[in-house]
Amino acid sequence: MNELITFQRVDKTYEMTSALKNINFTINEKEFVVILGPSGAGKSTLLNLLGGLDQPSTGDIWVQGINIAEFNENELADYRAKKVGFIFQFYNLLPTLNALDNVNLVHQVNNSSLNGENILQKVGLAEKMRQYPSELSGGEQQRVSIARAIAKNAPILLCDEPTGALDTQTGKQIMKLLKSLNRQGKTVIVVTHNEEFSVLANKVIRLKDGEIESIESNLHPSEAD
Ligand SMILES: Nc1ncnc2c1ncn2[C@@H]1O[C@H](COP(=O)(O)OP(=O)(O)OP(=O)(O)O)[C@@H](O)[C@H]1O
Repeated sequence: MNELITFQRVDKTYEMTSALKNINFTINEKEFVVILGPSGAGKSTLLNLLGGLDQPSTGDIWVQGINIAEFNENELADYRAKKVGFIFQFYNLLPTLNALDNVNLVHQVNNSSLNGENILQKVGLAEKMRQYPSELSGGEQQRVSIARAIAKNAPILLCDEPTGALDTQTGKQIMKLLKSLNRQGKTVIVVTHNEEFSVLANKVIRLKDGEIESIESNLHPSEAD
């Protein structure tokens, strides 16, 4: 297995708050990783560091052998554009653009991006490409945001509570879609409160009070069904 991401002695402090303390872990290529922990444990902070949205106070973050903790703003912007697709709890779609145009937005940041129509077909939205976010259900909006992340053609998908705003059944369908993307070769990292999703993961990282409580590997993750 090839190492894709390694955190080494990472700390993140916001003024008075120590959000992450001495974080060390490795994620291999093509793993499906679930990061669990209670509110305030540091999950979003960790995902923001991984996504190049923020920098650690100290420590190193190696991605494909390069230490992104040493990147300047331009290098971080390039990293965000090429290496990571983002999927958020509330979809982050532009309300004035239809589904297809929301997906095609990624052409502006990444010139190796993929054809939006094909991808919307793959996520089951062939019939709804011209509809606006307000005309789509929550699950459909999340599919558009996943299509946008896939269109970026980045190797890593970072998902922050991707099912948090969805009912249980729709949430399961979204996890199923993320699992199938993982089988097709994406490294998928999901932050969630939902213990149930841990069985889907190759690796489960538990955070508590800004520290790693445990890291478990699962040789036989279940499929989402
Ligand atoms: N920009 C910020 N400025 C100051 N403190 C922050 C900032 N972002 C996060 N924190 C603090 O860092 C700690 C970890 O927050 P974080 O959002 O990473 O937790 P979380 O596990 O994602 O929680 P939740 O599940 O509620 O989203 C919290 O104490 C939070 O208040």
